[in-house]
Amino acid sequence: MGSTVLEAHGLTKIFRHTPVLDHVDLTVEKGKIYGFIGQNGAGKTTFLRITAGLSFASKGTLSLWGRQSRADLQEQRKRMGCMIETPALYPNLTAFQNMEVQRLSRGIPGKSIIADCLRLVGLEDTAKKPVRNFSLGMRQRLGIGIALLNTPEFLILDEPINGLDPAGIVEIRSLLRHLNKEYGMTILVSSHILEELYQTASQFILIHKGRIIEELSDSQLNEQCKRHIAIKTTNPQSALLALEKKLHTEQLRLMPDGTIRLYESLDDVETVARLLSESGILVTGLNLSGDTLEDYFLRKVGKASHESTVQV
Ligand SMILES: Nc1ncnc2c1ncn2[C@@H]1O[C@H](COP(=O)(O)OP(=O)(O)OP(=O)(O)O)[C@@H](O)[C@H]1O
Repeated sequence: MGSTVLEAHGLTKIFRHTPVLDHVDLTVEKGKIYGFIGQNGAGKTTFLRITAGLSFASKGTLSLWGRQSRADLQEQRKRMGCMIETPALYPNLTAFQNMEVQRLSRGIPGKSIIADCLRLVGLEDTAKKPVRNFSLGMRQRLGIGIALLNTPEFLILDEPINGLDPAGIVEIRSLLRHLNKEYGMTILVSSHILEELYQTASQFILIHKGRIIEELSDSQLNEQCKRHIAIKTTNPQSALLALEKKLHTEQLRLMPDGTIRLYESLDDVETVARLLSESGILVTGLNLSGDTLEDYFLRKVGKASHESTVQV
């Protein structure tokens, strides 16, 4: 329990008789970076707004650090930093002044925190420029800097990478990794592109039409997307031994459904088929598999759409 930051059970939000969050069950553990991935309109912002106390659920429960009454949640939210949708900035004020306005309005003591936050997000040299001259990436970083003003333990960011150029994407990714590694900050960050958070998040939550369709770790995602030859035989154990011996490889895995995955010899499928046949093994299926990250996501989303259509 001590390591759980957020827990949602059956969280549902209904707008005009339509559920935009549909019985969401979700757990966020301390010290991890969660990528919250879903297409436009999937319900990401709605979930983050409820977490931040900017909106309320129609049904279900939310707890933060094990507390769930409305008053307790408000108290616990002081331990959170949030950037939801585009950060509200005053264009004619400098970065420093924008942060000062936010610091005062949130009653955060100590002006020195501003310089610390500007340094963290790499804006210390531009703190005196009016924000109207800032690039989108600089605005996003300033928004994150504002979210960091209360030195949060848990940071939630809604699409901080959206619309950034590749250099801007790299900056935000490395900032998130830094905050997580150096300060042990738990981060929940949304995106509509799985690839954007790859190598940044350690956990991925896929949401589609208000429902969580999958949760998986980075290594599970890698495993799913790694290119391999998928081999189906009537005798997987013998096939495994034969391949190991003849190909002199350990890059093999027997999956729970009995399929063998071979991560080598990808451009030589015919040789693999021949070796198995020479060993007297009956091959019932053999093909190259493995998705790109986006293919994987779209396949999951497509499957979820199909399943919800079938259920109706
Ligand atoms: N205040 C509201 N009134 C009615 N419908 C709303 C409201 N806010 C959100 N919605 C609807 O809820 C659904 C989920 O929206 P949400 O903004 O949470 O999705 P999202 O995953 O964050 O997508 P995006 O990246 O487009 O913001 C959408 O269909 C949206 O139109």
